[in-house]
Amino acid sequence: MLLCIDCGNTNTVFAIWDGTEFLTTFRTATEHQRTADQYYVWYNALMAHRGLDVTIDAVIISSTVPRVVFNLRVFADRYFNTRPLVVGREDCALPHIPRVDVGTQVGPDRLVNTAGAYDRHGGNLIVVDFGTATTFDVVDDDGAYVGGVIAPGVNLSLEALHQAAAALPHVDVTKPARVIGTNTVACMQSGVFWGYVGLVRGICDRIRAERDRPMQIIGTGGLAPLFSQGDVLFDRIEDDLTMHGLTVIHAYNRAAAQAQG
Ligand SMILES: Nc1ncnc2c1ncn2[C@@H]1O[C@H](COP(=O)(O)OP(=O)(O)O)[C@@H](O)[C@H]1O
Ligand SMILES: CC(C)(COP(=O)(O)O)[C@@H](O)C(=O)NCCC(=O)O
Ligand SMILES: [K+]
Repeated sequence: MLLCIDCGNTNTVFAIWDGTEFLTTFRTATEHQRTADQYYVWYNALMAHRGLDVTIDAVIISSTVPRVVFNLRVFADRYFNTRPLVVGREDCALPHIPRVDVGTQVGPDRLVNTAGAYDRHGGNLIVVDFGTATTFDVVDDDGAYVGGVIAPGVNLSLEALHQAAAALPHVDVTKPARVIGTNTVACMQSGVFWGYVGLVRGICDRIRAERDRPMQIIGTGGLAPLFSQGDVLFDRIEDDLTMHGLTVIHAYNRAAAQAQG
């Protein structure tokens, strides 16, 4: 079975793919100090708790945090006796080569989202991913990533307000009942929630205008459903898009290796 690992700047998600469906998903905070042995203890405990006993024979990793990759490679090697595919590295082929400025290191999460979204929906897409940063990935009609937008993440924006202003508390993002807040927390939540709805809508409208063609908008990341309560922002919301993209890239590399003999 395939172990898919998606490391974001905030959270790391493991998911086990049996070739047809994901059997289980685990989530932990991303910490570069975590060793291969620590990953294994955590992994094993959750597998036992969920009553799963599977043989992992392949691992694929996408990481927006380069420092965590070393320990994850050791983890794959030591406990599953397998050399992981790492998205963004030269030995990991992509179904479509990104068309960006020379020297640009596109975030692996964006390459993976592109591959996953194109596999499901074909081309001309905008993938909006609510992570630590909010990313907009533009997928061309042939499936290539052709650029996008990086905006500060929702929680990052709220945290920045709290850090920079002595009188502003830490608040969680939620949809406020009204735009006009009548207390500090409601004002902050309104600014971030409605500000974000406007940001997503405005950026997608401008991308569509710049491309001058119809484009489907796919939302992903834990906060996508929250923002679509404020306005119709997405044609679809797909929580498993990044994991799906990892399975697509893994299958593509396996097919390429088999073709080479
Ligand atoms: N369903 C959710 N509800 C509220 N906050 C969420 C949800 N999912 C993720 N978050 C928060 O959104 C931020 C980004 O999380 P995540 O998507 O895991 O980012 P990354 O992929 O960059 O690690 C984090 O602060 C996380 O706690
Ligand atoms: C923009 C990102 C920080 C988003 O990461 P995430 O929110 O998933 O942790 C990541 O995709 C990244 O580091 N990108 C490199 C620059 C680029 O994609 O152009
Ligand atoms: K992201």
